[in-house]
Amino acid sequence: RRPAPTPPRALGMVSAADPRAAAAGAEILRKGGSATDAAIATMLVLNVVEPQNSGIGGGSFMLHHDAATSAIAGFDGREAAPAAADPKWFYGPDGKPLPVFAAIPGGRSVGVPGNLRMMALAHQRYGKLPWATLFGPAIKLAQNGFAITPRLHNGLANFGRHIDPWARGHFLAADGKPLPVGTLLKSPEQAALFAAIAKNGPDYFYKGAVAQKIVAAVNTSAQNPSKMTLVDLAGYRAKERAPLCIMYRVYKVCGMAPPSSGGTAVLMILKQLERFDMAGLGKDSPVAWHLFAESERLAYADRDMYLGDPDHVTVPIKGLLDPAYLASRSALISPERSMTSIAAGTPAGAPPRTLAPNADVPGTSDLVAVDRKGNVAEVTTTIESYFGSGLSVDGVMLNNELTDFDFVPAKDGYLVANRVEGGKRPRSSMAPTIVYAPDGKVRIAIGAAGGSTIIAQVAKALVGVLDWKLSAQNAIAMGLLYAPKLDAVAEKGTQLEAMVPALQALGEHIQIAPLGLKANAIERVDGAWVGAADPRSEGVAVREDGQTTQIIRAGALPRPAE
Ligand SMILES: N[C@@H](CCC(=O)N[C@@H](CS)C(=O)NCC(=O)O)C(=O)O
Repeated sequence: RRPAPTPPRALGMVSAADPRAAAAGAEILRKGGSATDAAIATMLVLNVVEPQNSGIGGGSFMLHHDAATSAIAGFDGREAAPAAADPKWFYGPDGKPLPVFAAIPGGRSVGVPGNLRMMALAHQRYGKLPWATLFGPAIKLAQNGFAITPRLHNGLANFGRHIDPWARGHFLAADGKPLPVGTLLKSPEQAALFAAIAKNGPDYFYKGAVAQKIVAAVNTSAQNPSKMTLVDLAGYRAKERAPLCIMYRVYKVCGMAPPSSGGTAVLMILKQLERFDMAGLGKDSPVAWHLFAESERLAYADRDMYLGDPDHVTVPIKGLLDPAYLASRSALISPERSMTSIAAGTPAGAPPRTLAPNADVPGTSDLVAVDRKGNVAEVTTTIESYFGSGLSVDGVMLNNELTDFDFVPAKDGYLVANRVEGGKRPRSSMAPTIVYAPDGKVRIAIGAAGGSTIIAQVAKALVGVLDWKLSAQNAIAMGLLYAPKLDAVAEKGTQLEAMVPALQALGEHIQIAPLGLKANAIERVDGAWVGAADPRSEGVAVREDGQTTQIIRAGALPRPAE
């Protein structure tokens, strides 16, 4: 007798920012792959079809829930600064820090890529299928071609001016304009590189001819040449880092540890809100959104002060997540009136502030995969800006992650935690997050792209799901009030616009503007996995049997059928 077929509700699923990437993950699940296998295959396809946002020339963070043991693990594949980097890495010949836009193009911004080493480490721990199998869908798409989406096309038009000659020849038409939407683009160089890494493992990329090409590309770039060495590349290691978890009401919320600030800041925002009746206030309450904004401000202030690479600076994580400390921070929030100044607090274990030697003036993608066993892999991956540094090697864009460092090593006379140092990993906002229900099972896995808005996007969606009982889909779709500083941004075209006068009456300083948001999630509802993807994006969720979650697109510009 044949075994009974797996009921659809127990099938695995992948949510990603591109339908072809999610479908590739689903294909790997159908072949018997684990959530980790599916996540890796999805990342590789994103490198092909969404080359502007992520790839093996960049880095990532991954959280993994092991269904058999309930253990949660975190993997750090963040890029690292070359050993030669120093605190004045991003200073110009005039002795002043470069403006960020001037620091992005060329070699200096390129960190030693971390993605392949992260994938290999995660695969070694939680992979089931052979490494080479995971490259199949990406190689096929790169070889046979894939249709250029509006997002890739617009990305080239709006943020692609710095791409190198190879990338120009590849992505632009003879007239120098981006190839039209729908063009079938083939990437034979990338297909060949992926095939070689599939066969030989990550060393093919980190050692030998490819490593030499990377070093040459970044060190001889006309703009901002770097000082990366073969030793920097060969010595790169992905790291396992214990995730950070707190209780938010009845839920256990787990996030990525430093060098990402994403987990810490999301957890702080939630915990500082816990004493307020967010559920009772509801999503249409201006007071609820004001409280959310205040909690954001406090968390962003602390992360700016304390978060950095824990292997280089002391990060007082225990102190920052201590419930008593967070209660003292929460006490600064008033439901009646917006705060008029924000300052970082002093958590236990905060390093003594170090007097600086001299006083100076001063493309991301998220995906989630779950498999039939209930394992969950939640990854955020990036090359930082659109098309990263603009430099490429063998058809792969190289990141500009090092511009995530603070350029000026001292502030108010003291050393800054996120200053540039040799071998250090720049602080990130990426926030892959897994939340557990009281029954100990995964309730939702979520993450987002969009630089420092990532923290606010994830916290907002979690308040939506956990307090306001929204579906993950509706919680992601809901407009965001983004408040990293005193000034807040209410997302244009959303429910928040109508709330602005009421928020102003609470003392909030608000601008209405579009925000480039892009979240993905999978949640568990009545024992079944339900996918969610950002209506602002091209993302979808695809179940193992091919069933695709229909996403109603916001502000829908006409797009091709997905
Ligand atoms: N490097 C940042 C993330 C960078 C990021 O999210 N970049 C934005 C663009 S500036 C992005 O790629 N968004 C994806 C999209 O718009 O599709 C971090 O580690 O926190």
